[in-house]
Amino acid sequence: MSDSTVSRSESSEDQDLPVPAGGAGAPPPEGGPIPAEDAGPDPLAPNPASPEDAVLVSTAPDVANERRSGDPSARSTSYLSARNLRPRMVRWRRQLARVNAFEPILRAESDASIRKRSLALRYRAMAGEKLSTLLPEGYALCREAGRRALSMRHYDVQIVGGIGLFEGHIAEMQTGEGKTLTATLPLYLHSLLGKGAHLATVNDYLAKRDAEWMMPLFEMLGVSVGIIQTADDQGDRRKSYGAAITYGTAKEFGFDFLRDRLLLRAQNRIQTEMLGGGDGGFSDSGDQVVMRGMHFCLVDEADSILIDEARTPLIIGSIEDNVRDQIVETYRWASEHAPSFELDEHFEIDNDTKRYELTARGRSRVRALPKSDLVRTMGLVDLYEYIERSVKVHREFLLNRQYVIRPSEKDPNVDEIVIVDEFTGRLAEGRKWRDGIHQAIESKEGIDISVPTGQAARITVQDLFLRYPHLAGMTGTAATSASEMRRIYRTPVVRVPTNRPPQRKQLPPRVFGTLESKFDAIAKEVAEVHATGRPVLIGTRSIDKSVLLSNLLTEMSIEHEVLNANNVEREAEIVAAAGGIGRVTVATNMAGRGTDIKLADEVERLGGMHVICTELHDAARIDRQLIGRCGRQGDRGSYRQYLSLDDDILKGGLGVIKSNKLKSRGAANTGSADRMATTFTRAQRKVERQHFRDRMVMMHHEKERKKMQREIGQDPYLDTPD
Ligand SMILES: Nc1ncnc2c1ncn2[C@@H]1O[C@H](COP(=O)(O)OP(=O)(O)OP(=O)(O)O)[C@@H](O)[C@H]1O
Repeated sequence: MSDSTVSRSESSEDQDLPVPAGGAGAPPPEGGPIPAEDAGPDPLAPNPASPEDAVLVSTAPDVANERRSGDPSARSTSYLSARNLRPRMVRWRRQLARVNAFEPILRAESDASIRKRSLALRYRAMAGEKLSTLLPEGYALCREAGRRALSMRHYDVQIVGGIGLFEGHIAEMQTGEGKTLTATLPLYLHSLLGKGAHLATVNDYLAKRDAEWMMPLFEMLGVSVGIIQTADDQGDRRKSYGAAITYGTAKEFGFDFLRDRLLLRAQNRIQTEMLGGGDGGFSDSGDQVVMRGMHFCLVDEADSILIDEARTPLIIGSIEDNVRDQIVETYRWASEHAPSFELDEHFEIDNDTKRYELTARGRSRVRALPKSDLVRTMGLVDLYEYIERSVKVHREFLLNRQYVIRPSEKDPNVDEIVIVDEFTGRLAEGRKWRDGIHQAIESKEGIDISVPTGQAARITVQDLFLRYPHLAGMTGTAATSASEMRRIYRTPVVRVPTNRPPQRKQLPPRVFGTLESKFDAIAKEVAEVHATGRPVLIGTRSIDKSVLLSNLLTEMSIEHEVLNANNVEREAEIVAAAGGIGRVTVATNMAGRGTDIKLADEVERLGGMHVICTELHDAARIDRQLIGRCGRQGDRGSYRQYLSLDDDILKGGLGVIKSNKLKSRGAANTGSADRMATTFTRAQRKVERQHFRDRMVMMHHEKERKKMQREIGQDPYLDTPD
């Protein structure tokens, strides 16, 4: 931004609203410098910044390691290089000084005047003034509104992070550093244009929580906020999209885009049929599009949404009644017979691709099985597939691990399968497994089979977000996905240092031969820490393991709470209490992103909260999120990782054979714990690489599919002919 743009703002219509005398480069009035060092004892903390580059740092040692380990996602430079970062930092520092210069002026003004300024900014934005010119005053207003309405004044590092977001970066901010508040800055600034600003997060709960939490700030600035929830009808959605700022999940934004697209095509058809007459035949009763374009999207937990969720496209189905009965009956037939198929004799599992394949004996067994007329009319190759899928589901998909059964929200007399999201530990409302897996599970559990339908419209997460002309993201942990995000979304990743030096301590990992011995040791550690009065949070990978640990603690008479997808109703209450003296909380990944555990005053003196990770997840990021529940905002805290040779990550990363070999050697003993822990980390990296490959394959297929659709003159997002 040039100095001339500042003087233009001084002479604009809002002359009654004072602006800082110094203009560009005015020194910060108060608040002191941005911390020069962000190094701490926590290995998860960002690498130390050199004093001259105090605001943001570029490359990180862990990225270098990933590159050495051959991680494809880390092949190119992941973070901005120092050469590219420096000019930005100069610019951002200058902007920060301008924001700071507004502060004493705004502090002296009334609430009404703050609102008036906000309105004036909106007029200027609508009149064509560049948002970058309005940024200093806009961010200063946001900061002042945060201070007054939420008692939270954006820290300097948050302002700088917000500037990076406005300029289309992914800001990597440590857990607990206040991404929710930082998001208000670019959302507010973009909202001034009146084209909508979206915040995409991972689940309904976070969308609602963050929107409601930040609402008083936006209200003070006269900015409306809408929230999209899965259960909302079209009318509600249209209203929420009509607000200046809309919070919702990436999935709902995607489905709304697709539904609108289908509707627009129908509208076009009607118009064509009416030979251009009328308004297209649309009534006010809900058959209008709900979105009003895509202008700016800020993606919260960017690596989860832009990377993990990008593995499966969003699909809207259409009904094909004629084959329904046949399909349902074949699912039932397959799940009735699947348990009688033996590994190696009837089927084999490819350890790399996780594919189940029938052997020659398995296929002849399928041919010999009794079949009803409807099943018999199904092609033989299809029948092989039905059995393979059903066998896989019987072996790998377990109740209370990957899914739960509960009464359907639409009809409480009917049960339904609800996926437990592996990454968030929450119920993934409305999501289904693809390729018939969901139906095979329904069939296994003997509940109504929701027949898969033909596809009507689809979009990949990548395509969805690339449609926004302005895209930015926030994440706690981009180290492993920075290069992928840059390559696919053209969004460079920058690190934002912590406001206060982190004090979280890592205790040496412990490795055990069996699951039982590991859980016994965990229970012992819980008892020891509990005796000191420090709160303990124990993270498990699945609901059944949280129950197992809970039983152990009950046997030891340790009072505790369990937080998993089965007791979401009490979530707020459990989280509110989890930081109290002597509290013990067992939680699935639900106690991950978005769980802000407030510590009781005395806890800090005792050493803060202790977190126990009972198992590695498929993505290291999820482990870091759990660890990030302690040591927030510079608080004290500690964590330890527990591992066992029974852990799923070994089977997933090393393959069943290798992991069994390791187990039979009984290599685990405390003396070699560090070395063993490295084996686990390596297995985790391998699983992450497999997921990376899956995403690349899917993206390639989608690209080809879209190309073909375009070649034959069809909408690439709609599957049925135009
Ligand atoms: N500028 C600020 N002033 C005072 N408190 C703040 C400020 N910024 C953040 N906080 C506090 O820090 C805590 C963490 O904020 P928030 O939940 O947004 O963090 P986060 O980065 O999203 O963490 P996570 O990734 O773990 O969910 C909250 O209790 C919030 O009130």
